Amino acid sequence: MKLHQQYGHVVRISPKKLLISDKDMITQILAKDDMPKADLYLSFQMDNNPTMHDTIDKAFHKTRRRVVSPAFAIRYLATMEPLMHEKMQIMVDKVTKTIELANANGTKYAEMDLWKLLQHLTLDIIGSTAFGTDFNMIKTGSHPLPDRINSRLKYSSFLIMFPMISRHIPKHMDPYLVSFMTKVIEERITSGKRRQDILQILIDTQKAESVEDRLAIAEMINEVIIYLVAGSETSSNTIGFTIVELLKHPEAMAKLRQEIDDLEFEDEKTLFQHSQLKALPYLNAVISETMRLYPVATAGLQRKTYTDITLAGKLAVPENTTFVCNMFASQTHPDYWHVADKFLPERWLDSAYPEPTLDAYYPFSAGSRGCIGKNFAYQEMRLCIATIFKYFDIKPISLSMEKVKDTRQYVTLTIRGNSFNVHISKRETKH
Ligand code: HEM
Repeated sequence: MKLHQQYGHVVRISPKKLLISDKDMITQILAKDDMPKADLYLSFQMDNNPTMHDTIDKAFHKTRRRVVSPAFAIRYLATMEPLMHEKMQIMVDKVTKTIELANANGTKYAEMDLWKLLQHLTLDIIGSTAFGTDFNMIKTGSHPLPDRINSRLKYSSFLIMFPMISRHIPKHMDPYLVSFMTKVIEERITSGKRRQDILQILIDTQKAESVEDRLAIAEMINEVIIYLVAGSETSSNTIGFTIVELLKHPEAMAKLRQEIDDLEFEDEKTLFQHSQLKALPYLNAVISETMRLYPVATAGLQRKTYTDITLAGKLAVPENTTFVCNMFASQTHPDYWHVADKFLPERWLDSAYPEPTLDAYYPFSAGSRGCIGKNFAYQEMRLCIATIFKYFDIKPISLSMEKVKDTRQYVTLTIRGNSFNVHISKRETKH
């Protein structure tokens, strides 16, 4: 942001690289021209096997995305809701027990690391919904598979920081991940048992008419690992930052709580159905505003032009230029946002004036490379936030609120130290 304040919306950060916060240019790069991803993404490829996320080949991407997209269709996601519910209930039970223990010791509030809890919840959800594996993170706090993937994530953030070096480092798939996932997939295929999850859609591609649509086991492994990486911390950190902002803004928290308290659980259920939550204006506004201030890809979205082009009718750019779309800068730029750095969920309500500048806002990116897990993430975030505020009362701890000011970008945006302690107690909940 400092560079943009000093030099404007376009900053030349190296001879062939532009950092951009201009909304029209970003919209052209990501959506209108739908430019290919930049070479940086090759650094993520293991054993030179591309996945949907790291390929820079548009034709390969188109086929892969078409083949896997049924797994992310809204109707299919709805059938995965019971799997999400199961993990949410485990989370509620675990937090309740911790609070009861504190109560037995004479304190109303328990102290909990909310950041870790949310990370464990989203890992348990993605393990179950992506390929039917129970990581049991909420109950046990650890499982070798996410632990190994976490090490790979740290390695990836190193690769992003040093692209020149990373190009020359051979990148191999972790043998533990390969053997674990091969076992899961082979067991599913040989047992013939079907399960309503993402892996099932990938396995079903083997029956596709066209040979290019059939995924080999190695390709399925690479894809599901990407979901695990792309689909856990992104959601958990966004939920975490939502709660941080609500703690900083008690008036917004009260409005959200009112909206949620106005809902009753259906029948004998103890959790909300997503159909009850998806159109709640304030819940959606709170999530949108959090993603505006804390976009997961704060390091920017990189695209490349292979031809000479003109950006937004005003900037001539030569071929082979890389663009870093600085979403954090465009989503918080005073040129595009009224009281730009203020957390103001009201700006997303229908009645808002001025209306939000949607072409400066791409928390899920846009175009053919936009997030395929967007609907999954919304379903998960709405269910989780509504569950937490229905069941629990959360109070800030001053030291944690200080710590939270120090955010870091590893692969996604997070809090330094990946931990955020809060005081938490149980509310009286009518079922
Ligand atoms: C709040 C939650 C999430 C946010 C803000 C988010 C954001 C993004 C962004 C910005 C991109 C573009 C990345 C780039 O260009 O390098 C992306 C891509 C992607 N996301 Fe998400 N994501 C979220 C959750 C998820 C979930 C839950 C899944 C899977 C279950 C997922 C799977 C993917 C995949 C596979 C891609 C690559 C798509 C492609 O290149 O075709 N994401 N996401």
